[in-house]
Amino acid sequence: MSTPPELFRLLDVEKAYDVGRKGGLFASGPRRRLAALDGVRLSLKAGESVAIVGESGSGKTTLLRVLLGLTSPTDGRALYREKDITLLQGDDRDRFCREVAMIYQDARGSLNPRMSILDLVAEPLDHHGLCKPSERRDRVAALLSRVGLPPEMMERYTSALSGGQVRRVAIARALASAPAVLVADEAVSGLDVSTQAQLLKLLRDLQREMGVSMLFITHDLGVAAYLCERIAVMYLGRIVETGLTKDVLSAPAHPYTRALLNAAPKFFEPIAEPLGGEIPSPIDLPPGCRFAGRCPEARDDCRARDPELVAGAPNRAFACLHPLIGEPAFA
Ligand SMILES: Nc1ncnc2c1ncn2[C@@H]1O[C@H](COP(=O)(O)OP(=O)(O)OP(=O)(O)O)[C@@H](O)[C@H]1O
Repeated sequence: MSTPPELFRLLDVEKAYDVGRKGGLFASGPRRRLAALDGVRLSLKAGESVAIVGESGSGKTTLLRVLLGLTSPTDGRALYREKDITLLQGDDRDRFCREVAMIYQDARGSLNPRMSILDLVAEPLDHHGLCKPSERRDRVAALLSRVGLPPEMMERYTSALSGGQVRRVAIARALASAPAVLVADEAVSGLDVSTQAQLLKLLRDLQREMGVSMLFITHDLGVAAYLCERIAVMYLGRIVETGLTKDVLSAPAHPYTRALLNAAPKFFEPIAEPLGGEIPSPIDLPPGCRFAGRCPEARDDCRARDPELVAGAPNRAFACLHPLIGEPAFA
């Protein structure tokens, strides 16, 4: 069996911003940098589903913007099918736009309220020349049916739809170009629990039936566990733990992953005190592990040595000097 092709690949991606000098515009002293992403390595193969989880400020949105080519890394490379995303041109650019579909957190805000559902869902078909005008309605009806909406809905506008229905329209639109990857940003947040469950089931069915890859950005570990076979846990611009979701969530190696699990008591039994404090500013980070200031396991060496993400168990990697499982990753 041949290995599935690599779709996205991030090679030590850094995205840093110049945030001026301490004390404001007229202050002297060195300029300060904020590393929103710092040495991120990640891959997504065809048919795979990967969850990116982490608190607010951990760098998830920046990662998404890099993946979509909306911003370029300040160091490292972000590749789609082995080509630099921000340098894609011509046919490669068209292919990227056709193959990578986005489902936004604010589905209602991302869809033009003046366009009918028919036109919203047909727009990618029209844009990429994927159907004849005579087939348009049938194609949209089939896409709506695939996401559980009746064909009559195509005459309506998003203002007449419930939150769950609008998300389904957004999914139908994302599927229109038969994408290779669905990138979803908090795609089910802000909905009631039963609507969330229905949408999660829909996404999982689509993934299984169509073999589409998924990159799911979420702060909800339950969503990650349900939808994604692999998980990458981010903290302050770095991936601090990654592996198969079932392994990582059943036996976290990094104290930060464990703290996130504790913050999700409805899905998992709490196993330690929840995480205190706020995620610190990523400007001019102190030496050592960036989680040490909040880590209940931190020892002296954690404040001195900055652990890299290294393989520490089969199919696992974590950036921790004193991991909670297995042998210490660092000699
Ligand atoms: N254009 C920018 N200029 C300066 N700093 C930025 C910029 N964009 C993001 N940041 C900073 O980078 C860090 C990561 O932000 P990012 O939005 O990627 O995090 P996040 O995990 O997506 O958070 P949230 O869930 O709140 O959206 C934050 O400290 C943020 O303030």
